[in-house]
Amino acid sequence: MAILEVHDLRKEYGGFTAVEGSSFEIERGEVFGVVGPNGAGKTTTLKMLAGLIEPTGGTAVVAGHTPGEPAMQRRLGFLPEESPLYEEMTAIDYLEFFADLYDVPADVARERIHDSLERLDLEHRDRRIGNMSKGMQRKVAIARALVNDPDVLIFDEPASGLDPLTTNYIIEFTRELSEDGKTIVFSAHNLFHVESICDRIVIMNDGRIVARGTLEEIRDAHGGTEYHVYATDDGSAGLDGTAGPLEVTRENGQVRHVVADMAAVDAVRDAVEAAGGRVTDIQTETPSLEEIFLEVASEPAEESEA
Ligand SMILES: Nc1ncnc2c1ncn2[C@@H]1O[C@H](COP(=O)(O)OP(=O)(O)OP(=O)(O)O)[C@@H](O)[C@H]1O
Repeated sequence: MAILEVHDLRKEYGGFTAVEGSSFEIERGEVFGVVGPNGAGKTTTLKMLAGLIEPTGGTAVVAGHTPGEPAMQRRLGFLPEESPLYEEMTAIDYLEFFADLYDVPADVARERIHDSLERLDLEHRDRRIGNMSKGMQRKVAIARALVNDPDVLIFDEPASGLDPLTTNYIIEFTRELSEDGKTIVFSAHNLFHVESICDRIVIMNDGRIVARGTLEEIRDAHGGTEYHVYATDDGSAGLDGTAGPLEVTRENGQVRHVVADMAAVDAVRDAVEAAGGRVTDIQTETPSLEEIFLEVASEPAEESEA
């Protein structure tokens, strides 16, 4: 069942359209990635879902409520891209203060905060936040998004600008939160992270969704898997048009036939053998999300058939 539904969501700033009619649904327990180049409209979308900015048009329903309603805020944890923290407070005091704002009983809050900080491996919890490193501050901000034990988490660039070790902790922790049953919507520039933890993705460009689906579906819609058939001879002359190789090149005395599916692999093999040669190797090449992203982000912003 969808826990988050967005229909034709739009945001205009003056005459400028930052988000142009987004529609998608997110199932309970999913990790949903929002990716796109700078200025694509990711933060604007996430802020509308979190109820921090008012849409110009369209609707969003999060956990059965309109963003911004108090009943929805209790079920939501939002991690902004940049989270101003109270620098004079210690992490513990700060998190207990926020838990109190959500009316979390003190003993429950203490346990919850301790659990989050343990899992995030935050050291020096009694240090003033202002004296903490950037990575430690980010962990405190993540723990803050969890003080009310929300069902839905919206994380805007949770690990941007952090060292690889801290980044890894945060990404692994996000994965664990999903295993705990939380629904997570997050934006990230690091597509490896997106690829490693997201169930489904939307790619935005210029305010529009230009691709969507599981990574598999997005791959299929944007080139998909290629098969590289290496052979002693060129089989392309013996192929009919239907299974024709996309590309034939010579490499180190071998002929490489690049084809799109297994039927074409078989056709190339038959053609090579008919020409008196043999297939020496077959390799599968799958485009990374990064390669797909570069392709769709450089095209005019129109959604393809995914
Ligand atoms: N308050 C605002 N007033 C006017 N324009 C804005 C405002 N906030 C965002 N924009 C514009 O809307 C567009 C989308 O911005 P947004 O921050 O949503 O992009 P983004 O995809 O999150 O980018 P980034 O990856 O750089 O964070 C940008 O062109 C931005 O300049």
